[in-house]
Amino acid sequence: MSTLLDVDNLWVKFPTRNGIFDAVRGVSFSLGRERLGIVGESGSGKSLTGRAILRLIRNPGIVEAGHISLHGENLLDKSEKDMRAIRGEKISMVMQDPKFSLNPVMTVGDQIIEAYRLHAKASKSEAYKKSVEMLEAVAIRDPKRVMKAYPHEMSGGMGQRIMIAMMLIPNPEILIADEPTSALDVSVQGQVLSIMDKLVKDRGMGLLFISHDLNLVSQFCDRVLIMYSGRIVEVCDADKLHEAQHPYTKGLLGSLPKFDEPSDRLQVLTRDPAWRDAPSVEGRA
Ligand SMILES: Nc1ncnc2c1ncn2[C@@H]1O[C@H](COP(=O)(O)OP(=O)(O)OP(=O)(O)O)[C@@H](O)[C@H]1O
Repeated sequence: MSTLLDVDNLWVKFPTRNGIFDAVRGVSFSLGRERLGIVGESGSGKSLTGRAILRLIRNPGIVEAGHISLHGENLLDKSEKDMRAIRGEKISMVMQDPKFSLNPVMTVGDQIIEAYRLHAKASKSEAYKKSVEMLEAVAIRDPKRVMKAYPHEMSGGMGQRIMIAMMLIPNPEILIADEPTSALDVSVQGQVLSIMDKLVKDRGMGLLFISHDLNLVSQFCDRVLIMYSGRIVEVCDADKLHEAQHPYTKGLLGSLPKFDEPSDRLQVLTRDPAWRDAPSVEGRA
């Protein structure tokens, strides 16, 4: 596997009144031209891992790592100016909630055109044409009407697809997608997943797919990192997720509702304090 991104011993820490809170603890993995899922329950450190790669952790958060290397160049050594060029051009991120990512006082069209012209030399009319094509590519119906609309006029699913269209404009080598389909209905979810899938297969993009949906990740991704309490506790091939070894992964799988075996009791996910620091199953990803 040719490595695009290599993360070595990543820590994200926040000072609190009770001392330092380690939200991400020694995470290491490599990403190639593949679909790599990160799963884990809420608060396990998935989003912070994605944001830390792009150096988007705000003060007072502290990021420490051996390295976060893109093609062998350590992003931790880059200036903020270099990072601005890397964000978008090389690595894009689709955030969990599109409402916070779109500018509420600009039309959708103006935002996409601006994003397009930032990355490609194009006249306004060329950029308009390309932007309409981008919206069509993410299955937006009536894209010309949507170009004139403001973000608050969009449904969550439309906003999410617009964000995905904007993130793909510069043709990034890596896309970090944080719960990119959680606001979408099943048919639109399928369309968005197939767009990302095509980018990995046709253009060789690396996809870091953050999700809490184990079933989705096991079907869509190539490999999966399972995070618990800020650490990777297990790494496995996505199609082997259902044979996972770690008790936490087994617990997560066991707490999925089983519609073919209805039960009047929900499974409770029990946790063992020893998991916090035990070595991960399969070691490094
Ligand atoms: N700015 C912050 N200050 C303090 N703690 C934070 C901050 N941002 C995140 N955290 C904490 O770090 C932990 C990991 O957060 P993160 O957002 O990465 O979780 P997650 O696995 O993505 O969860 P979710 O699936 O709910 O998005 C959580 O306990 C969260 O409360």
